[in-house]
Amino acid sequence: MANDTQVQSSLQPHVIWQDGIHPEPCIVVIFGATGDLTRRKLLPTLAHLMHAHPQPQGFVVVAFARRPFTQEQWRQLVVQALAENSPPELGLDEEARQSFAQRTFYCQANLNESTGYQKLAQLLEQLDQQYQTHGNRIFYLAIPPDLYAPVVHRLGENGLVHRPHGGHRANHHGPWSRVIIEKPFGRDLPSAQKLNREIARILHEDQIYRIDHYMGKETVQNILAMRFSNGIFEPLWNQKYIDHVQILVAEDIGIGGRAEYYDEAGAIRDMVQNHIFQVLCLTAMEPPVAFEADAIRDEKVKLLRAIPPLTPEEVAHQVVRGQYTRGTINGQEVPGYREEEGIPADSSTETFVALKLFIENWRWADVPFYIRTGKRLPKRSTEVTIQFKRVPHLLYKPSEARELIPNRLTVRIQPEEGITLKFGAKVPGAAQRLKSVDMTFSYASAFQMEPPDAYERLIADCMLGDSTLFIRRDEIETAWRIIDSITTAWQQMPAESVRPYAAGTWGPAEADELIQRDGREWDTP
Ligand SMILES: NC(=O)C1=CN([C@@H]2O[C@H](COP(=O)(O)OP(=O)(O)OC[C@H]3O[C@@H](n4cnc5c(N)ncnc54)[C@H](OP(=O)(O)O)[C@@H]3O)[C@@H](O)[C@H]2O)C=CC1
Ligand SMILES: O=C1O[C@H](COP(=O)(O)O)[C@@H](O)[C@H](O)[C@H]1O
Repeated sequence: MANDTQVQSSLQPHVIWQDGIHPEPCIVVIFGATGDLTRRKLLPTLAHLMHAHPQPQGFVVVAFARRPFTQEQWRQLVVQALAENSPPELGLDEEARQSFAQRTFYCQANLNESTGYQKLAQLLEQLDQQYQTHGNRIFYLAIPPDLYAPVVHRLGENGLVHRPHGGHRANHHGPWSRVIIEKPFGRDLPSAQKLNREIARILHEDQIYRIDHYMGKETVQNILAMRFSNGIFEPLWNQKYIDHVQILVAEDIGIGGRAEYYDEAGAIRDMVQNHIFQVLCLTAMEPPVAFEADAIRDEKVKLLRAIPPLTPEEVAHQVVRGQYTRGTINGQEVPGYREEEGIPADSSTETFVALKLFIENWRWADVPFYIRTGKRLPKRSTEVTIQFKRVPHLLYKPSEARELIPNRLTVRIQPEEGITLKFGAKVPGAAQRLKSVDMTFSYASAFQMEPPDAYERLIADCMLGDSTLFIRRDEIETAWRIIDSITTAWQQMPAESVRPYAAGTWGPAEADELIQRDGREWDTP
């Protein structure tokens, strides 16, 4: 497809497809094509991937859902979804939107009925002929989670997924089939194990792409680049020099229209089990032997295994739960969680969690990792703070070093993506006065390039058969084992242990006490 549109941003477009890399043609089947995720994220991402694709016959999209749309109505919806949700910097003008829409095909059927899969199989065969997609398939499960296993089962039953030859390596010979599975992947260890077992009856692990969009964020991937491409950080990256680590994922938004899902999940399942643990893994894991899917994922699993499940006493002392009440954010009054549409008036679901955990290995012995996440906090900010220890002996008098804090490296994942190192400097003048100052790297000014959307990177990787940034079976199960130790302890605790906090504040006072008890402070942006 000709790249004939204007980029409407002062920043350069990023490179989506590396020179010389040619993804094999394929059909992307979206189950749940009329849903929120597809409209807001998947269609703009796929349209952009197609617009920039190195081959004119790159891929086609099949949209599967129950609603009785005609092909024409569906295509109009695609164009509308792109107009509403495609960021201007992607440069998708009306012509590009229309052109993408023409390569999408609507398949109306019910995922619970076999006839739907037969209808789909026929359509896929016909499109294979028409677009030379050679039987290659990506099935994207953007559907309610209770349908993940039944849909995979039906795909197998109806011969819609090819098992790779020789039992492994999904992309070695012949046509390939890959399945992208959205979150939530289970709600605890037993349900995640069951889901893994069920899908493993049909799919080899190499065909399963469990998505966590945080892994698609440039700034999250840059944690590895920063650690393992710079000689200066790694020697300091351990308990000898690091006092503690903080991970903050703050959101000013509430729960949007997802009351039913969120009230079941709460902040710990919605954010900690997946996104925050991924950030934690990249921050703390050992160097992998190669930049390869299994080498990286092996290290992530090893790291998670080194986090012991918390005892009920530890949960009582080291984990704070909060729920927002009515408050003000950016000058606007917002309702409390229990006043949100669809949330029971007596809900005790947490919208905030602060916790302390330890990684019991050689590198991190006795270094606390403090995690904090919540909805309706004062601002949106995701950061990792590496707090270094004090120098062993300070030459300066306390009065001279009043404005000095120990070195601190802050990795800003979003927004204002960048890295800041705080270090001590002498204030100019005759007096010996020290002050902490910032050395800052900003993505926007260093690269002057639009970062790719997380979904774009992940779907492109799936097309290329690269599962490095996707979550492996043992990784997800190990993460649930830690979370289960917390949620199980919560079941024995009174509802009042979920502490209220006013929307627009940084969570309940107990969260401050959690870190202050250790003589430390939150690094609040
Ligand atoms: N929305 C988001 O921001 C995010 C969503 N996710 C996950 O993505 C998945 C989808 O979420 P979301 O888009 O919000 O959900 P929606 O409820 O908006 O959409 C669900 C989709 O599934 C389809 N569907 C449901 N049942 C059937 C069926 N029996 N046969 C055929 N199609 C069916 C619906 O089609 P129709 O009703 O038209 O028949 C609809 O297209 C969920 O697992 C969610 O957890 C993950 C991260 C973020
Ligand atoms: O998966 C989810 O992530 C979003 C936050 O994503 P971000 O990229 O904006 O940081 C969160 O709002 C949502 O509750 C959760 O399900």
